[in-house]
Amino acid sequence: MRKAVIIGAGMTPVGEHWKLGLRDLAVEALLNAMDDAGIDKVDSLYVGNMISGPLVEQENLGALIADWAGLGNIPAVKIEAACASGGAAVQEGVKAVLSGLEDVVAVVGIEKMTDAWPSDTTRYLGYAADAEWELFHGASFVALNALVMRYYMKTYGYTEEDLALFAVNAHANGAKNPYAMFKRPIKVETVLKSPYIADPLKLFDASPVCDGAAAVIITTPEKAEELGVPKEKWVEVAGMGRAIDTINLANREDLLTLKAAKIAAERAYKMAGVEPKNIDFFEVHDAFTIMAALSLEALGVAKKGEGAKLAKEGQIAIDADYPIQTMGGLKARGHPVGATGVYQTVEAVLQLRGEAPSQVPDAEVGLTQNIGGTGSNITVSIFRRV
Ligand SMILES: CC(=O)SCCNC(=O)CCNC(=O)[C@H](O)C(C)(C)COP(=O)(O)OP(=O)(O)OC[C@H]1O[C@@H](n2cnc3c(N)ncnc32)[C@H](O)[C@@H]1OP(=O)(O)O
Repeated sequence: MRKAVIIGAGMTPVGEHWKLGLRDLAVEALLNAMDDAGIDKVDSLYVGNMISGPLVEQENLGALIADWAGLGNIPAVKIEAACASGGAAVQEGVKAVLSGLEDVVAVVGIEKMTDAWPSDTTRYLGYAADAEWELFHGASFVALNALVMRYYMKTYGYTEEDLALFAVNAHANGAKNPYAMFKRPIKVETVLKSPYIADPLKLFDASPVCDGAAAVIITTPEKAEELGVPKEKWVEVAGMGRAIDTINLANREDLLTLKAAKIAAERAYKMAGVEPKNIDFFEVHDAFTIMAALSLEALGVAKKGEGAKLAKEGQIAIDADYPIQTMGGLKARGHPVGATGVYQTVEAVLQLRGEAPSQVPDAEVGLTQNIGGTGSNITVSIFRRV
């Protein structure tokens, strides 16, 4: 089988962009990534996006972005997998390269969330849950995650304070990231004193609504060589996996296991030939603090019920055994939903090149995990320094 390497990465700052529309953000990130790779054309474009239709009344993003970036008559499509759209788009781009059908592929993740009324945004995000069983009954994503958080705390005896540690860690790393939405460290008290959105989930347990775009360029080592991209820029896509679970929480086998993440991770570990102990950093999908705890368990980093214990023991910081959310995570960097998986990939590239603002010393292997829905559609990818 061919190998895939990422040779370029780019992004925009995450935040509320008053002056830049969806196309501006996407094109900026894409051209940054192409510039980073030193190329001016690609064979195809994959766009990770979740809800541009309802949020900004724009679909057909493949054509829109390829056209505005001046890429000519290339094939270009949007990939949608709820909040895992970015991770799925990266994996589709990698598959195109591995298949031999395309040699140089661009992937951009984009979401422009702040142009809609906040109540509408909450409703549109809920499209990724089960519309008839959950959304129509008023269950937003915050509410669904609050249910899981309550059950986790009750089952394993954790407190709100314990889960707050994930937000504190994310903000500590986000404070160093010039592209993060929230660049300030916080304390456990900040989380505990923040208002309840859906008890026991508080404002600081949640990722924010925001805008942003990120992009990567994928090719083969042979083509990278031919294009003259310096080897220091290459990052190998070592493994990937993807799986789904029941769309609604009521039908889950076990509310406290992210089964799709477990299956996706097993596939990715097998393909890369690594185990959790070989991974130097983890970009997990902390859309809510509870998801960080469950993700660490599903990825095999912590035993079942011990994800939050890892945070309590101080093992998730940059200089600890299992650094997570090195770029601030979804909590502090921000979660422009369809772009998040690509932002995670960009962070993996920066870490493995040794260029990250919160650098894990001598990082050689990194993992990204991107969750769609309440765990119904999950991607896991593993990247390795060349
Ligand atoms: C699989 C998945 O990924 S599902 C996840 C999909 N994403 C979501 O569900 C988004 C979840 N988050 C939200 O819905 C919203 O951010 C909420 C409900 C938590 C807060 O929204 P609002 O109450 O409208 O906040 P609003 O935008 O008015 O901001 C109020 C203040 O809080 C701050 N703020 C907003 N969100 C956050 C946050 N998550 N963390 C910290 N501060 C925040 C704002 O900066 C603002 O601060 P300021 O007054 O100093 O300027």
